[in-house]
Amino acid sequence: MNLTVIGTGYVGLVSGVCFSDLGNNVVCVDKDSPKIEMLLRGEVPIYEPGLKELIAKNTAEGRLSFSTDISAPVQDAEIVFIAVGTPQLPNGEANLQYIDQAAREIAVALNGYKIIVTKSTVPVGTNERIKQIIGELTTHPFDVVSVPEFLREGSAIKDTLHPDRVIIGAESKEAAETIAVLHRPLTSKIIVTDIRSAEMIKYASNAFLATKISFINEIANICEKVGADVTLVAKGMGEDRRIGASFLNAGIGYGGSCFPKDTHALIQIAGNVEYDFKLLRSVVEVNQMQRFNVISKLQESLEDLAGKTVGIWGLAFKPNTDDVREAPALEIVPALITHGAKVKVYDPIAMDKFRKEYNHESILWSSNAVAAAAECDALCLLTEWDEFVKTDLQQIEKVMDRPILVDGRNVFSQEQIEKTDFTYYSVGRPMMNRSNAQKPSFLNI
Ligand SMILES: NC(=O)C1=CN([C@@H]2O[C@H](COP(=O)(O)OP(=O)(O)OC[C@H]3O[C@@H](n4cnc5c(N)ncnc54)[C@H](O)[C@@H]3O)[C@@H](O)[C@H]2O)C=CC1
Ligand SMILES: O=C(O)[C@H]1O[C@H](OP(=O)(O)OP(=O)(O)OC[C@H]2O[C@@H](n3ccc(=O)[nH]c3=O)[C@H](O)[C@@H]2O)[C@H](O)[C@@H](O)[C@@H]1O
Repeated sequence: MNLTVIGTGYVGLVSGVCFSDLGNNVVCVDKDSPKIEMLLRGEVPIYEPGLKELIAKNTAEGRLSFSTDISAPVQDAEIVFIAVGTPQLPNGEANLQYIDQAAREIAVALNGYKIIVTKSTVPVGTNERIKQIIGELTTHPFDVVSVPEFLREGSAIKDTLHPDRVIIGAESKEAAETIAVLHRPLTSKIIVTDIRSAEMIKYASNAFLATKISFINEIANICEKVGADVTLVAKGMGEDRRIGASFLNAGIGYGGSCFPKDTHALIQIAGNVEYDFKLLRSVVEVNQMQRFNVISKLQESLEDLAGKTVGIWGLAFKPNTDDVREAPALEIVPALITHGAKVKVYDPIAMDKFRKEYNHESILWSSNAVAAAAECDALCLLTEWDEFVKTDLQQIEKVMDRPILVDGRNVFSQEQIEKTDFTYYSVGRPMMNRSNAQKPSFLNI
């Protein structure tokens, strides 16, 4: 099939590339010309494992191209995907200006029947709004279909090629069938719903995952007070198939471009119909507080942070991405500086993106993990990159001024810590070191 994707962010680019790899002809369109120029040179504007190679392959085989012009690609396509951003407005609602603009531009370009698929995450009722905008500007026939996207950054290609399910929200049976045919090579689990339910499935899924994270973080906070180990609690809970093991990793809370904005948007969607989504408001509040547990732990161990040097491992909101949108580091680093600390930071990939968001004379940009720890009074791990997980902690201990380690993602094991003199703080686990080792009660038995 001939497909056009409007917007080459994570979703547009990865889905466009994956659909071309499945044998479709795809044009990825973006109004950001430097981005399109990069893609035309074979460079990739985001860090996503495997994406560069897949772009090179499909471009070379002639199925994938990039353009700043929307008209010709829309006219040549049978299906047009909208994958533009829906960022958060100051009141929490989704900003639909890019959606509206894309809809107007598609309408003007239409030259015959097309299926317009919305992949962007949009509030309930938005696909009807898209239909209305396009309908007012064209006499050509078209259908609007909602196909929300569930990929995760860092594993975006695998998630796209092997999704747990595909949701198709449609009014027209024929359009739903065409979109189902396009997705059948990916999965047999295709669920067709009405458009409003499809829009809600996306928000409800993200809100539920965020709820799991805040729930386990609160359990972790209680574990710290009662001397239990949250990783063992999560393991024990996760074995129950009704609960499931995923998204029960306690830490410094969720970040990224979607959970924070989509939880706020769903609270607003509910508010607009006079429903107070109390549970989700608490999920957001717990997540906000969780980040600052890192600061409390540093204050507990160092007392006054003024004049201290703190090393930071990890700036991206999670590993295997250079995305720093809503990353916990973007709040933790400025908070440390406000408390008078100097901060030495290192991330394998996300340093440049972080620097564009936040820079300060009290930040020292380190070139590797050991350099970021050197001469520090404490070290905080904020992102669980493999590079940090595999580090020799005994070597790190030697280069630091004081052996204090705050592990915001619970990555280090009892065995690793026992070999060191680190004063070790994790999230919801008993403190462990050579002199204060506590054996977990049921792990590895
Ligand atoms: N980032 C992610 O992992 C996921 C994002 N989503 C949703 O997908 C949507 C897109 O997210 P991202 O890919 O992160 O977006 P992004 O904000 O990184 O990129 C959007 C792109 O669309 C372009 N654009 C905007 N208006 C345009 C127009 N009229 N014509 C051509 N290009 C235009 C922008 O220049 C930008 O390059 C959002 O609604 C998001 O919530 C859904 C699942 C996963
Ligand atoms: O709508 C979206 O944009 C996407 O949002 C998330 O994907 P993503 O933000 O890429 O990353 P996740 O792996 O879900 O992690 C989100 C945040 O939660 C945190 N997290 C995740 C899992 C966990 O157990 N604990 C935890 O703190 C991560 O560190 C990260 O900061 C969803 O997982 C995707 O299904 C969805 O498509």
